[in-house]
Amino acid sequence: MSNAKKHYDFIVIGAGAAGCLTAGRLVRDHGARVLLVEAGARDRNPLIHMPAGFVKLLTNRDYMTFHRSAEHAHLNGRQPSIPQGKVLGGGSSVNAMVYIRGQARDYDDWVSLTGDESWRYERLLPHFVRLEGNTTFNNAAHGVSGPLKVSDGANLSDVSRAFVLAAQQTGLPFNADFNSGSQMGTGFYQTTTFRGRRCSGVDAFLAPVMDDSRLEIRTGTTVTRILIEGNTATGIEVQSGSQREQIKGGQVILTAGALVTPKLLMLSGIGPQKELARLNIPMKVDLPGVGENLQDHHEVPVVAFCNGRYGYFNQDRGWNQIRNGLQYLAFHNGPVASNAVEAGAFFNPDDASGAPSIQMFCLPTVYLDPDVTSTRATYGFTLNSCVMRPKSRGRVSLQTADPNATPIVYPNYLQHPDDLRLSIAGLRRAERIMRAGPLADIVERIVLPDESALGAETAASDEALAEHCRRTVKTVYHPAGTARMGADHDPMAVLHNDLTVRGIQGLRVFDTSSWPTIISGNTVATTYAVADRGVSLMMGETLPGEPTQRDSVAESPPVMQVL
Ligand SMILES: Cc1cc2nc3c(=O)[nH]c(=O)nc-3n(C[C@H](O)[C@H](O)[C@H](O)COP(=O)(O)OP(=O)(O)OC[C@H]3O[C@@H](n4cnc5c(N)ncnc54)[C@H](O)[C@@H]3O)c2cc1C
Repeated sequence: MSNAKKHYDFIVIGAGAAGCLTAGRLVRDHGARVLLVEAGARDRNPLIHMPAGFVKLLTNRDYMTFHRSAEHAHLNGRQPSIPQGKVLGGGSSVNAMVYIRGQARDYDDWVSLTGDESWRYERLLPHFVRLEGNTTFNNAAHGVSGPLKVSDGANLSDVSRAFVLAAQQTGLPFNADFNSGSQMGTGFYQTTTFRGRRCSGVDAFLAPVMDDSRLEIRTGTTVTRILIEGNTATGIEVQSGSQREQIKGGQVILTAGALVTPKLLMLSGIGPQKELARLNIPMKVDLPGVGENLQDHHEVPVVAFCNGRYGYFNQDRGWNQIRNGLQYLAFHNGPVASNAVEAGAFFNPDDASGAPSIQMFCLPTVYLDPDVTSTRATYGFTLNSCVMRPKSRGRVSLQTADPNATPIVYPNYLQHPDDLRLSIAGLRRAERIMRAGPLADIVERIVLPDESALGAETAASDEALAEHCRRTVKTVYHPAGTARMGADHDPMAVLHNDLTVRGIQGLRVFDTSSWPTIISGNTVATTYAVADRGVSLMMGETLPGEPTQRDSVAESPPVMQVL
């Protein structure tokens, strides 16, 4: 049937984390007719579903878009790349599955920036809880019956265990649950997995409605712009191969991720007037904030070689590969069930009892950006320190008006002196952990950065570590903030606080672009919570945690008693 004859209530652009939740909820809870358009392919590759498999996909152009950034003069001309998922499920199909919700103060910042109390953590908590199917924790902070499965790591390597023990020796308390309200300490990450398999946005939110005739999913189809008549979004233009086509629909929801959503807004005439004029794109609304405010978590590594066969080096080769593969097929555990980022820590180098400002990831392998080639492949591990609330701000702009061109991405890592200072503090903490038992027992030597710079606390060693940061800083794959919501008087706000686009009817943004600031920790849990709230607001649902009309009637005392 031709699409010209079909009617969709909603068109969702991009089947990533936010897109899957949005489309799934609209069909399941509202019986809506939804078209979900995804540039990437179906998620049929088995590597997507076995947790360790994503490591193999990170360099695969069939499943990832590599957003190579512009040259950064302050990073010695480096052009850090930000790879993003390009497949059904988007980031949720290729990510490391670490489940973290951030800190309550992150959302307090959102309230300050938007002037809207409903973005406070307490008000988002019911969304996190109702989406979650935790297999370990069952309390006020966690849900157990939601579709997004969250489990303890199915395999913990010797390196991860030694890391958590060593981190405690440096004074960090063991934290059994980083999402209970306090992140401080060290422990093992919970993951969006179930019985040794990834639980992506597709598994959690699309699978239950996959056979519903009201849902149409078009993969391998790239949205080139949003159609706007007057000041109303009326549909989209798409491209499959060399074919372009226009599709009309009731309302349009943008969930193409923080690097593409601003690009599509600009290609549709929504963005900074000067930028649109430069590319001869007819302007619909002048919104100077589109593409600005890019925030991304970044990390810097300390790498150690091991004095024995520790960690996951070589586990994907030869006999190891056969044994691990068979173990996984038979029992859904072993190294293939590992998400590769099993353990970590949260701490504040400026104030030991203050809110954590750094998240550390322990990787039981040597893992660096492709342009950092100063180590060889061997048994070893990497401690990455990530600044959780970076102060640097970057931007996304258009190279050309050609929708097939990737946007110019400028993450601007380490531009703010505080981000560099905290990154250096993270390196020093990583070294202390590597020198503490029992991790110290398996370290042959620290190979990156220079050991002497790590040990000394002098201006010269600070500069040596700063240089290491500039040379190795890499993305944690969490871009956000490029079409942010904000208060009415805020000229840089792109969205109203209900996630509708300013000046255009029938157009919303539910992905990480909408966040005013990035949250403290991995981003997918919050992506789902925000999109869930977006659907609730759009559909006029009673928001979870708030009284329904029926509840308030039931709660009022019976009339007879009052009389
Ligand atoms: C390698 C990697 C590791 C990560 N690890 C973790 C982790 O361990 N824990 C965690 O919490 N978070 C992690 N993240 C981040 C998390 O996955 C993202 O924050 C989340 O997926 C963002 O969701 P989104 O809906 O905003 O965008 P995405 O999930 O990126 O979805 C955007 C979708 O839109 C599609 N699209 C883009 N342009 C178009 C177009 N023009 N037309 C049609 N479709 C289009 C894309 O192909 C993609 O499928 C990781 C991300 C990556 C890439």
